[in-house]
Amino acid sequence: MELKEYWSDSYHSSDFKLTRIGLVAIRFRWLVALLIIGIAGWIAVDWWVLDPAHFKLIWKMRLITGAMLTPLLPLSYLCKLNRRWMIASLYFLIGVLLTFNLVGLWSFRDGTPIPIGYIAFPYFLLALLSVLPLPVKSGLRVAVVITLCVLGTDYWLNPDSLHGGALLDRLWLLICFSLAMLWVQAGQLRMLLDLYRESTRDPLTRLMNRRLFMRQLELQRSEGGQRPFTLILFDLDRFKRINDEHGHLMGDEVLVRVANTLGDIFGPDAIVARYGGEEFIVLLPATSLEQGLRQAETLRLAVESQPVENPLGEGEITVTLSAGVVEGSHDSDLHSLLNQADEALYDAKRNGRNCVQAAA
Ligand SMILES: Nc1nc2c(ncn2[C@@H]2O[C@H](COP(=O)(O)OP(=O)(O)OP(=O)(O)O)[C@@H](O)[C@H]2O)c(=O)[nH]1
Repeated sequence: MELKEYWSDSYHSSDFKLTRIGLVAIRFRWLVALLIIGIAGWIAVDWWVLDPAHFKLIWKMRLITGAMLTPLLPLSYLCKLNRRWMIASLYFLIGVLLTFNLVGLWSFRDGTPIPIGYIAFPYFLLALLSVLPLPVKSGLRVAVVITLCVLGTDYWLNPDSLHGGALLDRLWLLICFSLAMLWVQAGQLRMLLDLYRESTRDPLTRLMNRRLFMRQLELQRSEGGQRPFTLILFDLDRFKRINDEHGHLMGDEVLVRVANTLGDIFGPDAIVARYGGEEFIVLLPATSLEQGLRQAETLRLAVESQPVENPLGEGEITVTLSAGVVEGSHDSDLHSLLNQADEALYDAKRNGRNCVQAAA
């Protein structure tokens, strides 16, 4: 995982963004549910420890806070589809909780000793938010907002409480908890990204696997607009013979070399995947059938012209491929599109292999 991927989600793929927001939404929902139960349930403790004057205000405040957080539960199902909703919900949660804390502290301005829970609440909040796998940039924003709100509250309630050492002391503690939160969040982000990559990448070629490709294809169809797109499905010729005559190690080497050639030939917009054993597939957005056929031919020539060396040093072999090309649009049925590409590939094999065939 690269450093910039820890920093911001703008460096993540759109599919991983969706996966991460889905997980954040689930954890957020649990967090809200536990906070509602905890905040309302704490009324029993307050009844035991607080004097009646304070209790009279605080139990109502607890119920109001619980009621304000409740809409976040159904909203969290929408959040998993929309990053902005997720951010708005998170800041709403922080705002409601810090307001609850402020009212609690304000009620003790008469000099009554403040229960430790009210003083520790912002630190508790920072600790709770570490369950969300946020990139450092987002976590930092949350930490700065909480720190400023806490210092602002302290200053508003008692300006003298932030003089000299007291301010440093408070700030130091807030920074320590914020750093711990960022550390845990970044660790979770890393774990999630590693798991995501393991489950969506082919371990041999590091290309995306069929599962992720199908999601990308669906996305292209639904969000790619009116312009056509092209699919190139190709299969290495007589690959079984390569395995049988030169060994599986050589077969693997051929697959890796072809995957590298794919990276060289197709631009960053192309979506390239290992579709099956020795089958690969390329999705070319905003590309007509004619352009797709030309690119498939370029690939065929490139693969044919680059012999693959045996990793055991036993000479080199020439590899060829056959390809089926099909054009799709926003109203295509993906299943039949893939079938058409497969039939075109089959025709290319029947026509003698080492050629490109357009779908009928
Ligand atoms: N080395 C290696 N071989 C694989 C891998 N995945 C699939 N294969 C082999 O790929 C071969 C595919 O053979 P076939 O489907 O008969 O096709 P082919 O020999 O390429 O023949 P045509 O497609 O008709 O040109 C099988 O022998 C599989 O064992 C892999 O990851 N590594």
